Parts: sequence; structure tokens; C-alpha cells
Amino acid sequence: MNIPSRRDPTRLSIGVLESAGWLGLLLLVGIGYVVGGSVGLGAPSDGTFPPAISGEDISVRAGAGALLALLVLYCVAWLLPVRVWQQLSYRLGQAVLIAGLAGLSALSFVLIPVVGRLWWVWIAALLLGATTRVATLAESESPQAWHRETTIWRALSIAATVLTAGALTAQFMLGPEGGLRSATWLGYLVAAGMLTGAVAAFYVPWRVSKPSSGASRVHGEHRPHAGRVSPPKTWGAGAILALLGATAVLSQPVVAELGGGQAGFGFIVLLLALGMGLGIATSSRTLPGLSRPRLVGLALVAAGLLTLAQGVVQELTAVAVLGAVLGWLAGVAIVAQLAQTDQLEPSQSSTPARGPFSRLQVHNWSAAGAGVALLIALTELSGSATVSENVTWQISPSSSVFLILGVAGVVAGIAAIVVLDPRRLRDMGQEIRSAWTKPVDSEADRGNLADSEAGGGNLALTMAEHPESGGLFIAFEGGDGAGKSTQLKAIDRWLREDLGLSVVLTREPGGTPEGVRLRDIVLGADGVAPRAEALLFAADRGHHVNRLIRPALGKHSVVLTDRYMDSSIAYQGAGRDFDAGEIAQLSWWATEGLRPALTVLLDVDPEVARARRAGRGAEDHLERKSPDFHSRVRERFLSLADQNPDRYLILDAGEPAELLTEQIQAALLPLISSADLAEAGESLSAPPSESMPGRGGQVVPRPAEFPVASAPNPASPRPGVSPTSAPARPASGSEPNGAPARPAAPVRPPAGTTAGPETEVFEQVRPPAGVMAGPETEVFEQVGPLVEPTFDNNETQVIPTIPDSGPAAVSTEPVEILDALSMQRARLSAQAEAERAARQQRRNTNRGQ
Ligand SMILES: Nc1ncnc2c1ncn2[C@@H]1O[C@H](COP(=O)(O)OP(=O)(O)O)[C@@H](O)[C@H]1O
Ligand SMILES: Cc1cn([C@H]2C[C@H](O)[C@@H](COP(=O)(O)OP(=O)(O)O)O2)c(=O)[nH]c1=O
Repeated sequence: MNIPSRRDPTRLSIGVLESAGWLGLLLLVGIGYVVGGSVGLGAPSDGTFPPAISGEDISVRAGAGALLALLVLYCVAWLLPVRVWQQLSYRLGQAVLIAGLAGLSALSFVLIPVVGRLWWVWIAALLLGATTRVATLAESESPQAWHRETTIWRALSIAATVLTAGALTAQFMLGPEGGLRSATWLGYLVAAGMLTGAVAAFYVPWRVSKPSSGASRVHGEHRPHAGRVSPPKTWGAGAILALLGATAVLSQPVVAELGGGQAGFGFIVLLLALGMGLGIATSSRTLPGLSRPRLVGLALVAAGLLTLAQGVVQELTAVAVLGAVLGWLAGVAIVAQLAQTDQLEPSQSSTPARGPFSRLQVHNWSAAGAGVALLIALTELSGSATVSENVTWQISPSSSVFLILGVAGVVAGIAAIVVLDPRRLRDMGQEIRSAWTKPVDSEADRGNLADSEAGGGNLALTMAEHPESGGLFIAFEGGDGAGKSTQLKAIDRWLREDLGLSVVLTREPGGTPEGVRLRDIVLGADGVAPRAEALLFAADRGHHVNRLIRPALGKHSVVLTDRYMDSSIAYQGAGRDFDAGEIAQLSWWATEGLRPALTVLLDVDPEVARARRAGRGAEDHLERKSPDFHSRVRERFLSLADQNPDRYLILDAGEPAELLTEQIQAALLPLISSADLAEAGESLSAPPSESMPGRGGQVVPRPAEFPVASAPNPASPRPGVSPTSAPARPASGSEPNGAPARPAAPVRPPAGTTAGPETEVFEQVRPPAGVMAGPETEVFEQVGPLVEPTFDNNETQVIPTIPDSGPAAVSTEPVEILDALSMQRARLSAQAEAERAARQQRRNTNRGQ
């Protein structure tokens, strides 16, 4: 998904910080090994940075020891609990913390040649680790969530390119040892990058998460695995990354032995990163017929064999090329790991959770591999083997480490094939034979619902693409009480009133009159048998898509739905009765493969959702299920989103509602501008459709604000996008559609929380008495679908009867965040304005023709 901030200068600056972080780490590894291996902790002969060190003088043991210490210090910050960093960010402010650490880190790099001691290199490693950790956390918490796990390779390859080019130039001009001298200049470059990041920190609209007592709220970092839900099995892909980390760190003794200098080291790391990027890009096309757990297992065996080969081939370019293939396998495995869902497990399994393969895990696994490699290197194991009468194979210390790790990799790979795939070795031969062809489309085309992916394949593949001719289809997903209706209502209003688009707002189950009847059956007091329940949800969806969604998309409307097929996979799958693949196939068949362009996932702690639901009256039988069930549902939603990040917007629904609305608006704008959408008036003039009945709705005059070709009215109220409106303040006064003003809501802490310093930050506003319990709510809850988007000949539109639950939350956040928020708001407003103007111009051009 293209989010507007892609070209944002602040994003670029954060990219610079991240690349500088990697370059800094590479430099420290080079300096640490060479200085540690030649002069140790003591002072070099001339008291400054070693001017020239030849490979022969380096002790592998001393170099490996120095590197190990460096690695441990770098990892300290990565191993500290997230809560520690959240507390610090919260107390000091995210921007101050990042800028402070980046500034100190810059200083430490500038001083390396001045101090000229190994211990200073270690201090620089400690500071660098802390800076990159905090920056990564902040990025993953930022509303834009710019960086996903898989983008590490980009920053790493930029850093490795700079290192290779810098060291190569220096080596060319100053001889083989010049590479290390260039480190001084590259160190200044790192410092400059860090300082850029320090300044940018104050302009990035990220938020400080309130530290919570339970699991972290950081998306993509630590997913909460509440209750008895066990952590995901990611060790297969992790072991490949460990081999990759080992290769990177062993490049130091290799280049010392083979005389490649720091340019050689940079070259190995560069090929490794490029290979990884290629692997990430090609993963879904790699052996598409093979289930993803099997692919990970096979990739690990191959990675083990490559590592063995690195131990045998003692030649720099060959080691680098083998490293590139290893990088490719790691990229393939990371994405394959991300693609796995609960369907990995047999449905009766007691360990249903599959989590993301997070950035933290990528770091920790590769650091662990590097650490183990260095530990083995400390033994300085070497020897020789007689190959033939005339040929003796000299096994260097680094070769022996490669050989040991290679054997371990192959053994672990075989174990992974057996253990990670629920089918063990069943049908293995047959699957490998058909691994090159993608089975999904043909299976689905034949209507085979159960088998094509049942063995643990990629769900994302299951959903074949069926591009629609027009319109824009957006789904909102999340647990009961996550805030879907609240956001749907706000986004619907924004699309209609601010952008003048034709919008159809609907829900599942019960988006059509027939669907309402199905809803009554399926959500009735006792529910129905699990298989019947799954079929009824699918039946409702099939009818909904055929009779309402596709016709609306055909008229180029924006269709917003409250729940779609992810709900079936999450809820019916979470009951452990069915395999997620089966449920997905069922919905796929019912909808003929119609997928939303974007699914907004409102992720919230089930306890928070339960508290929000408390005032809503009787719960249906699904809502009444155990906390464990709701935790599983949440995990399923998240793992579906992680499989296909381009099609999801994951939001922390614990945030204030207004902020969430802005984040959704930011994500929708680029989709809107690239879609062929109808104006409200165009759709209104379409003939009434039998399939879009108007039951349960409320007929109101078309809002005066969206005449077909009117210019934007700067004076008109623009909730949520006004640059001048106070952030997170409930809109008071008259509503844009002329509805009466809502009384100001009393501010109270949410039920069940104690009013402490933390609760003051995100206080919740209860809707005024009567709003939720009004007649509209009753219509919504008991009778009608959320919306029946019918149009009558008098240009009136039936609008949904969503209860207006009022503003959800106000925040009294630190000024710094408010500034960032109003900047974000101003940007959104300008983008919405530009979008409107562009539409207007297109219309004028069309009329002129
Ligand atoms: N971001 C939010 N923060 C706090 N409360 C919220 C938020 N969004 C919605 N709410 C409140 O939570 C309750 C449930 O929201 P609703 O939109 O009906 O959830 P859903 O449609 O997902 O079941 C409502 O009372 C609503 O006002
Ligand atoms: C669409 C869908 C919903 N459900 C469940 C989720 C909800 O508990 C219930 C729909 O209730 P609803 O009141 O529409 O949801 P919410 O409480 O979020 O406003 O049906 C499924 O189990 N499977 C599905 O496919």
C-alpha cells in the first residue's frame, strides 16, 4: 500500500539514520576485529588508530574475543525488555531519547580515531545498539509504520555499498591496509547520518505508547501471546538467519586470512544483503507448490550445505557468492515464515498461535549465530587433511567454524522438515515433484475447497486475484468492540462530505435483508452447529457480495464493510474446529475471490474491547466466549495481516478514535486517487436496484455539501482533517449534515481503570447518556443491516443507521505530540484538498471534451 508519507523528508532522514546504523556496525566489526586481533586492549605503537595492520599479525582468538565482547555490548539494548524503552520514551519523550542517543553515538564515532583504544570501540557499540533499538521501536510505533521487518536489507545494502566503495578507494590509494584508515572517514559519515536522524526525530509524527503492564503494544515487535497461547515456532527461518549472521562475522577472519581488507568484508556483506533482498522479492514465487513450512526446512538444509561449502572453498569471491545465495535463502525463509498461519498446526492442536517473524527476531537470530561462530572461533580449531598424495587440505580456524556450523545447519534443516510441517513426511515426494507449479488457482477453479492449501500453504496465495472493474472495496476487521463502527462512520462521513464520493456502507453478517435473516439464525441465542455456522457466514457473504458489493463496485462506489472474510477465518478458525485454509477457501468460493483493496485491522486488547462492550447490552454467543478465544481471534487477525502487509493497515485500536481516523484517511488517500470512483451525484442518478433494498435505513435529504461539481468550501466544517482544529477534541456545534449539536461529553476514566498518572493521558469520554440506547441503536441492533445503500429517484440517499457513539476519547498528550499531530493533520487536509481539486479538474476536462 502506498502511503502518502513515502516521499516525506522525515522518512528519508530516518532511512539515513538506519543506514548509518548499519554502516556503523560494519565499521565497528571491522575495527574491533583488526584492533583486537593485533594490539588487543593496549595502545597501538603510535598511540592512535592503527595505521597499517597486515593480516598475518592478527590473532584469530584475540580478534574473535574482541568481536564477541563488541557483539554482546551492541545487543544489550536489543535484549532489554521493550517496557524499559517504553518507560524511558514516555518519561523523556520519544524524540528527545532518540536525538540524545543518536547524538552520543555520533560523538563516539568521531572520537574513535582520537581515543584509539579498543575499549572505546566497545563503548561506541553499546551506544550504537541503544540508538538503533530505540529508532526501530519508534518506527514500528509510528502511525505510518514505515519499516517492516523485511526492509532491513535495504539499509544494510546501502551501508555495505558505502563501506565497500570507501574501503576500496582507500585500499587502491594506500595499499592493502588502507581499508582500515578509511574507517576514520566513514566514521564521520556515520556521525553525520546519526545527527541527521537526531534532528529528524523532532519532526516525525510518532507517538509515545503508554507503557502497559502486560505485553507490549508495539506492532511487529512483540505480539502479546496472552494466556496459554504459546509463542510461534520460528526456529527454522531463525536458524538460516543465524547462519547468515555467522557468515557476516566470519568474513573478518576470512578477509584477514585471504587478504581482502575491509573492502572484501564490505563486498561479502553487500552480496549477502542483495541476496536477501532478492529472496524477499521472489519468495512467493519460489516453489509455489511447496507448503511454506517445508520450504523453510529445505532452505535450512540448503543453507547448511552452503555453509559447509564456505568452509571448503577458501577464496574470497567464492565465499561472497555463496554468501549471496545464503542471503537469498534467508530472504525466502523470512517471507515464508511471515506467510504461515495457524493452519500450520493440525486443527486440534493446543498451540494455535503463529506470530510474525519480527524484526527483533531477525536481529536476535543473526546475532546469536554470529555469537556462536565467534565462540567456536575462540578455540582456534585448525588442522589439515590429506586429500590425495600430493594435496593436503589446510583447514583454517574460520574454515573449521564454517564446517561445524554447516553440519549443524543440515541436521537442523532435516529436523525442521520433520517437525515444522504438520504432515511430517507425508506426500513429500509428490509435493516436491509438483513444487514448481502453483496449485491454488486450478484447485479453486475446480471448486475444491478443502485440499489445495490444507497442508499449511500460503493463505495469501489461496486468495487469487479477481480485479474489479471499478470502485474501491475496503474492509474493517477487528474484535467485537474494537471500534469498527466508530471508524466506519467517521470514514463514511469523510468520504461523502469532504471528498464528495459515492459511498456504500455495509456489514457482515446481515448486509442484505436475506443476510439479516441469516444473521438472526447464526447469532441467535445458542448458535448453530460449528459447520453450519461456518456455512451460514459464508452464505451471507456470498449473497452480500453478489447482490450488494459487486453491483456497488460496478457503479464505481467506495464500499466500506464492517467485517469480511477475515472474520470467518479468525472466529470460525479460532474455535479450532476447522483449518484456516478450509474456511478461507469456503469464503473464496462464496465470493468468487473478491478481496478488499485494503483491510483496516483495528487491533485491540480483548480486555479493553470487553470493557468497551460492557455498556452495549446483551452479547451474542460469540461475544460471550472465553478470553482465550478472543485472544486467539486477535492472533489470527494479526497473522492474516502479516501475511499480506500490502493489503492491510494494522492499527492499535487502543489509541484515541480521532487519531485512528486520521491514520485510515492517510492510508486511503492514495488508493482513492488511483481508483476510478463515482461522485456522489453520479451514483445517485443510477437506476434503483432491486438488490439494494432500503429496509432499516433512514431517509434523509442529500447533504447540501456535496453537489456534483462544487469547489471545496474552506469554511465548511471538515471533521478530522482541519489543520486548525484542536487535536483529539470532540467536534461540538452543528454536525456537517445538519444534525443537532451534541452536548459536550463528560470526561471520565474508562471503567475498571484507576485514575493515576497514566490514565490521565488517555482519558475516555463516555458518550452522552441516551446516544447508545436511542431508537436508532435499537434498529441497528435488532432489525436492520448496518446500511442498505439504496438510491431513489428524488436524489435522496438512504444512509446507514449506525448509532453515533460520540467522540470516543480525548487525550492530553505532551505538547510535542500535539505538534506532530497537527502537522499530520495539516498534511492530510492538504492532500484531501489536492485530491478534490484533481477530481474537479478531471471532471471539467471530461465536460470540455
Ligand atoms: N478508539 C477508541 N477509544 C476508546 N473508545 C472507543 C474507540 N473507538 C470506539 N470506542 C467506543 O467503544 C465502543 C465500541 O465501539 P464500536 O465502534 O461499536 O466497536 P465495534 O463496531 O468494533 O464493535 C463504543 O462505545 C465506542 O464509543
Ligand atoms: C462476519 C463474521 C462475523 N462473525 C462474528 C463476529 C461477531 O462476534 C459477530 C458479528 O457481530 P456484530 O455485532 O456485527 O460485530 P461487532 O460486535 O464487532 O459489532 O459475528 C463470525 O464469527 N464470522 C464471520 O464471518
